[in-house]
Amino acid sequence: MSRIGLLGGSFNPAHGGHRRISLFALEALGLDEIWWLVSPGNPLKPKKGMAPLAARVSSAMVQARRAPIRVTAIERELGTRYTVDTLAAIKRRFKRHDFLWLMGSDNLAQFHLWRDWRGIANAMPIAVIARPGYDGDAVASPAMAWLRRFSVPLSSFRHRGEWSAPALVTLRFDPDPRSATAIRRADPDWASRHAGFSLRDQVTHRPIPSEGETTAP
Ligand SMILES: Nc1ncnc2c1ncn2[C@@H]1O[C@H](COP(=O)(O)OP(=O)(O)OP(=O)(O)O)[C@@H](O)[C@H]1O
Ligand SMILES: O=C(O)c1ccc[n+]([C@@H]2O[C@H](COP(=O)([O-])O)[C@@H](O)[C@H]2O)c1
Repeated sequence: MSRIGLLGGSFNPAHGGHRRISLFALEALGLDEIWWLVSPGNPLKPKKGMAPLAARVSSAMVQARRAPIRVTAIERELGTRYTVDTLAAIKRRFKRHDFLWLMGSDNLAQFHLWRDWRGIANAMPIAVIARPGYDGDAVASPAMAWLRRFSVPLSSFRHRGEWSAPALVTLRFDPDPRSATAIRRADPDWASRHAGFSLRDQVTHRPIPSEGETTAP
């Protein structure tokens, strides 16, 4: 069984913060790989200001270089938009991997607005990464009122033989202030540098392995 952390996001664009939290989570949780699921469209975010999926995937590939991170546009392939549907489809397809959902604390603060968020928590463990400015809202969030009872300290989660869900692990480390919003403000034309990239030929910088194949980098 390989242990995979899934980081879903708009990646509009991907930035060093994504890479850093992914590598930190990989190490802290003892994962084999992180898969970035570049979303064709977050159901809660406006389309306006969202760069084309190909440009966002291309920016993610740059940030994922030489790291055990696979960049995917798998929701496009699966035809899913809601995370609960994506996770069910991924679990059906990769029966011999264990999955964990990773998100920043800004997403936990809004998690109760996601479709069937309890279904997501029932599908796989969740690890939340502290993010400057959002941790207070996350702790006080409606989702946390329910999820709190499933909290597991990192040390015991790491040493668990089998993963079960619901389980909530909070990852605290030197917080990373980077955000895509700040990058878009400073560099509104970032997507033009990725205009030549096409999703037709390749959607992962390293193909997702088929069942049974080792995922070790
Ligand atoms: N600096 C960070 N610290 C912790 N989590 C982060 C950080 N940056 C992004 N994330 C998490 O990575 C995932 C994907 O993030 P996303 O692509 O929306 O980037 P973002 O910087 O939050 O974008 P935006 O500013 O446009 O909202 C989310 O779960 C988000 O919480
Ligand atoms: O399923 C939902 O209802 C839902 C609502 C909001 C966000 N999401 C997912 O949350 C992930 C983070 O999105 P973002 O835009 O904050 O980077 C991404 O995978 C989205 O598809 C999912």
